[in-house]
Amino acid sequence: MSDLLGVAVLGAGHMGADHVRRIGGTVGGARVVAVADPDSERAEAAVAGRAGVSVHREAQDALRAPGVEAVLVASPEAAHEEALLAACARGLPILCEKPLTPDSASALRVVGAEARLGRRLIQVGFMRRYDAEYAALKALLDSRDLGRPLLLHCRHRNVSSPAHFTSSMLISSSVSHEIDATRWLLGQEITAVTVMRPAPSAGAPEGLLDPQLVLFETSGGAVVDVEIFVNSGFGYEVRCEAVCERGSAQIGDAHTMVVRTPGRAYEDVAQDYLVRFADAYDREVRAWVAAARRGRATGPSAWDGYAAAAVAEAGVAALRTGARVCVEMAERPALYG
Ligand SMILES: NC(=O)c1ccc[n+]([C@@H]2O[C@H](COP(=O)([O-])OP(=O)(O)OC[C@H]3O[C@@H](n4cnc5c(N)ncnc54)[C@H](O)[C@@H]3O)[C@@H](O)[C@H]2O)c1
Ligand SMILES: O[C@H]1[C@H](O)[C@@H](O)[C@H](O)[C@@H](O)[C@H]1O
Repeated sequence: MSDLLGVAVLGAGHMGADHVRRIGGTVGGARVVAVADPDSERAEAAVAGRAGVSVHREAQDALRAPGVEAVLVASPEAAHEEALLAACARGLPILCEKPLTPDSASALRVVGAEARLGRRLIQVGFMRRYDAEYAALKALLDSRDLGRPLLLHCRHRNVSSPAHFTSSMLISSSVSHEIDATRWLLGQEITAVTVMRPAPSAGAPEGLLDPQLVLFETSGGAVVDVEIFVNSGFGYEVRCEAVCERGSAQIGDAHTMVVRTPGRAYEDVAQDYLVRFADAYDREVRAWVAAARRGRATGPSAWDGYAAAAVAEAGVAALRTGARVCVEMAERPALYG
């Protein structure tokens, strides 16, 4: 390997372009050597001013480009499986934006491909695990200083949703973060999902069931409620309160400066994830680069990506039927402990 890990970035949209800026900027030890996007103007714009980066329309061409030693997948989720299987076949370490794939069957195919290799190559982009506040909450819950966690109250609000967003994607794309955070924070599996559908906001596109209230039951008997509201119109807000036997802990409020003026106090509200989770993305990509340079993968695994897809599928069924839906999971391959 050269001094700097050679990275191919697939997809040069919001996340892909942000990761391109990050690699070689706030994250050292790597450089972008290839970018693929069918929209070549986007790809060219993402790498403007950088020397030695090849630009491709096809992801497969970027994977074969000279100097590629690792892959960052930031294309739309429907394109993830093909990219993941191709990168696995080449033995390349991968950071794949969430969700791993759009459904549990395709996620399981990816898990199967990695398990057959017998070593982890894939890290899934559940960046909240790298957020300082989430990490502090995880450490507190693990310490059991407050006793056993009983409830998590989660709030997840976006200013607006992308045009292609469907009612199911509120769960499979947005709530996938809370699914992963719940499994990670509590160290428990989610066993059943129920979804309440309030009357949609007038601010949501016609036909979109927004907001939703998603309830998880877990293997350890905890209950988790998630408000997901992707057209709140006012801010990007992610909060989590853990209620335990001897106390509670809340994260997500301390992200901004509070200004006091005569008779009035106010604070800025982040408008998107790129601002709210900037540090988390930096730490996530740093951890990925460090592991990839050793030919390894750490952090959220393909199995975690599969588990999130299986829970999301139960959630989407619960959304459609109004029923409480149990989560069905395949057997976990030995590779994932
Ligand atoms: N971790 C987070 O907080 C976070 C935030 C936003 C998006 N995401 C995830 O990142 C991924 C990308 O989302 P986005 O918001 O950047 O989308 P986007 O629409 O802004 O960008 C996607 C880009 O991929 C390109 N593309 C389409 N098909 C492709 C293919 N086969 N190969 C390569 N590129 C292809 C598109 O032309 C587009 O430029 C999704 O999986 C999404 O869920 C994660
Ligand atoms: O793809 C995005 C991303 O995952 C954000 O972190 C989340 O807040 C949005 O709801 C989702 O659409």
